[in-house]
Amino acid sequence: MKLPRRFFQPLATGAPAPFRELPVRLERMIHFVPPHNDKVRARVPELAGTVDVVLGNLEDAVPADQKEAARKGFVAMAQATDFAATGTGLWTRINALNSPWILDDLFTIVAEVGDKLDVVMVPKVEGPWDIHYIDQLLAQLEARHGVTKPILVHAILETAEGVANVDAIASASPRMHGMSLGPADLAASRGMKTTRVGGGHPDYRVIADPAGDAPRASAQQDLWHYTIAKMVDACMANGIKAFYGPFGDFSDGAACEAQFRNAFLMGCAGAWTLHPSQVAIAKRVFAPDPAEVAFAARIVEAMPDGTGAVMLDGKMQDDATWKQAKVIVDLAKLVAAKDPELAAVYKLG
Ligand SMILES: CC(C)(COP(=O)(O)OP(=O)(O)OC[C@H]1O[C@@H](n2cnc3c(N)ncnc32)[C@H](O)[C@@H]1OP(=O)(O)O)[C@@H](O)C(=O)NCCC(=O)NCCSC(=O)C[C@H](O)C(=O)O
Ligand SMILES: [Mg+2]
Repeated sequence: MKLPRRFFQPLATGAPAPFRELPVRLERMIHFVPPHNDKVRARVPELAGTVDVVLGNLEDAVPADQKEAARKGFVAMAQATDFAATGTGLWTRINALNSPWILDDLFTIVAEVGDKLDVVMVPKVEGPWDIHYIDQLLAQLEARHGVTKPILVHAILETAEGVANVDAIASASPRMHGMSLGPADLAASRGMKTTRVGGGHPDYRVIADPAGDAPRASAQQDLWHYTIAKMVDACMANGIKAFYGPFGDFSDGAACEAQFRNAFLMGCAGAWTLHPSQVAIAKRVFAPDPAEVAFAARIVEAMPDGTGAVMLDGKMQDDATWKQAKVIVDLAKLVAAKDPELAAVYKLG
């Protein structure tokens, strides 16, 4: 373990100093773009103003013989659009550390568009050693190419070993932005008997005890509850952000919304959107409910210094509910700053 005073030192001479606090950004959705697909890539300039983050995906879902085209496509799309002008984050998902493509991914992208890149998403992170490797390499590349803003790192939690090491991954580097659940790879790594990209399974359920001949009620359970809770605790304990990942059944908007909402309520900041149809769902879910915002604002107003106990509508409020209310009001302000329609509904000063 590094001494605390060395934790924030740049890892290469000439590399920018790491952030002490994460930049405050609204990241309701990380929108995946396949950069080797010319048709989808052509939509990026128009897309950029409508999503919080555009991510050029170089890893899974890009065929092996298209990896180079995806990398070039990402550089082209990063150069063609001023993402910062609309407050949109620019991320890339690089190939896995044990793949033949990772070095070319990072060498090319930092050299060509390092100054425009906010976050590198790293798949299949197994432990802090993976983050240390990327951290050092990024520092060397930032120094070589004169990148002035530190590029952040986002880990995908998608292997059993990664879940076992989640706390150490979250605290591995000041470069850590956050973590996303990767339910498809994690299912495979765990030996789960599913063929889905996120969401539930009709056979994962609890059943009521028998009561004579009456039909026994049963209800589907959330396959991802344990992992999301573990990921949220690891992230929030380290001041970084947790995200639900992908929902692969584009035809089932209701199930996508339910999965996103569970993640939101559990503490996640956003989710991945893989198709334009999922963007509106993420916008709906990852902004607090106006009635909840109004009640939270009343709590904050009723306890100006955040201490004591008061009654509101028959419900006791104290320091702890004040803190919950503050989470909701702060998020609503962040959303309102970007979304005039919701700003008008929230009516926060
Ligand atoms: C999956 C897709 C290839 C589907 O694309 P397509 O066949 O074109 O679908 P549609 O005809 O329904 O598309 C309608 C129009 O929307 C455009 N489109 C489609 N996808 C996108 C997009 N992501 N961004 C912007 N625009 C998009 C189409 O071009 C159509 O346009 P038009 O013809 O003008 O009307 C495609 O959606 C896609 O590639 N999505 C991303 C898939 C991806 O990145 N998958 C990997 C992430 S999930 C994962 O890796 C698992 C995870 O790691 C884990 O382990 O859990
Ligand atoms: Mg994956």
